[in-house]
Amino acid sequence: MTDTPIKLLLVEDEDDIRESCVRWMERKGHKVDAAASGADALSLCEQKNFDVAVFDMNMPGMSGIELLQRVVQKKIEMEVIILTGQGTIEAAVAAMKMGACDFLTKPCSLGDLEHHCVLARDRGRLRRENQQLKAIISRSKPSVDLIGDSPSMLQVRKMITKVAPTDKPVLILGESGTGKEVVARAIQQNSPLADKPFVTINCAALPEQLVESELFGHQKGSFTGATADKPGLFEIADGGTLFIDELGELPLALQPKLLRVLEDGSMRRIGSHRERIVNVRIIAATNRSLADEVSQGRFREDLYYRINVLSLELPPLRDRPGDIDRLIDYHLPVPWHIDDAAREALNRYYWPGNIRQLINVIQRATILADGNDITPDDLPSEVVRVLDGADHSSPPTSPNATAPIELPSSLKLDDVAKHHVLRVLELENGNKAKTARVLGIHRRKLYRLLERFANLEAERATPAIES
Ligand SMILES: Nc1ncnc2c1ncn2[C@@H]1O[C@H](COP(=O)(O)OP(=O)(O)OP(=O)(O)O)[C@@H](O)[C@H]1O
Repeated sequence: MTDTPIKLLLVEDEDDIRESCVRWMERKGHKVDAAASGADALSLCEQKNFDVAVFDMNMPGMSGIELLQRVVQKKIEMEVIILTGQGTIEAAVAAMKMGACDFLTKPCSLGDLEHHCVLARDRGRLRRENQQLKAIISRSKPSVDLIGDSPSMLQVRKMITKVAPTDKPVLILGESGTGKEVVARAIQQNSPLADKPFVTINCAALPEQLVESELFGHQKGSFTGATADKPGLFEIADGGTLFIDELGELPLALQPKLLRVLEDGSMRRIGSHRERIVNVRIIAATNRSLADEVSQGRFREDLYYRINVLSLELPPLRDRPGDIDRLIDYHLPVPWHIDDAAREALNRYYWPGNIRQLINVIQRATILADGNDITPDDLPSEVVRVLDGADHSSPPTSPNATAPIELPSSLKLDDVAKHHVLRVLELENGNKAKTARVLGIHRRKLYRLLERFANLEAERATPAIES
């Protein structure tokens, strides 16, 4: 056998046929469970997941067709092959209309049976990959190059090449806006899972009740609003990488569930008894000190040790000499140009909000500049102040938070909101909890706003398809 073993369920009431099928398939290296009745098969399906199931059509009690009906009703995902006797072809065709993927007429050779199981497994894999790709496309952001060759970034690059090839979890630490997600993508791109799904979740951006359902999925009816079965991100990321951003915000009650997936890959959807095994590489990020969270009782110690196998700390932008110029050139859109004085101010500023703040300042300058030349007049006052000799190695002591900024009347409301939110974030040194307090909104709402602003940018950067 050249491929991964098939997780196979064989349902056949005739003992000798069933046993010889099991022996053959096991000899071929597959993982086989067998049941002599529909009822036994259903209870196995509740406990385990299978790639392929073979149902005999004629069984006493529950027939293969009835069993298929129950499997479809229960939304158990696997490929079903129906095994029929001669003269029951019409029933087999009906079974295919109900959702079976194939049928085989008895007598058939064991070699044939295996061949059909392999085809069914491959078809199921393609279907899942298709679902995963759709989910990824709908979530994907334009990819960003990892810019920066300062000594501290060279260390980060070295770590990326070391951790990428393993399948161990990675923990990325660093202040807000230092590029943790960009680094997570770089790890995935340099790993053997580069062409597999990369799925992301931001634990801080979702209401607490939704985090569990997003991560682990749910069964229809398991809570108000669960109107259909939904796979969680762990299932969508199966075979690939899951990036858990703001891990420090993961509710304490969910932490044992994450620990279990990390330990043996097992998980259950909300409201389901069925255990599923997933194979997902986890990359997590946080701007909090998880060790502090552990000592405050907000983060489980066992999970901390399990996730903190390989960790990587991103330097703040102020500690990356030379990178600011490279980042300006990378993020400044054509045809804008920046003059030397403005460049110097950007190089000397303290950047509490790191690269995200730098990008925002550049974008604001492109809106405010007369023509395509950016000068110090187009930069926020707290940035320009460094040109008057202020110390750039520490936060400004008295930022002029209330200085009014003239914004062009042509700005869209979304842009005005974005500038206000990002400005408060800058003035609060990138501290999102304080920013949310100043804005009078909940911290999760602030995360949602930041995500919306980022999506707006991405939409604007994507060329429209002309009809
Ligand atoms: N090395 C880099 N090169 C180019 N752009 C970068 C780099 N690092 C970060 N950026 C850009 O900076 C912004 C913030 O990056 P990212 O979201 O990865 O930061 P983060 O540390 O995950 O932030 P948070 O802690 O708030 O989630 C993004 O727009 C990203 O594209």
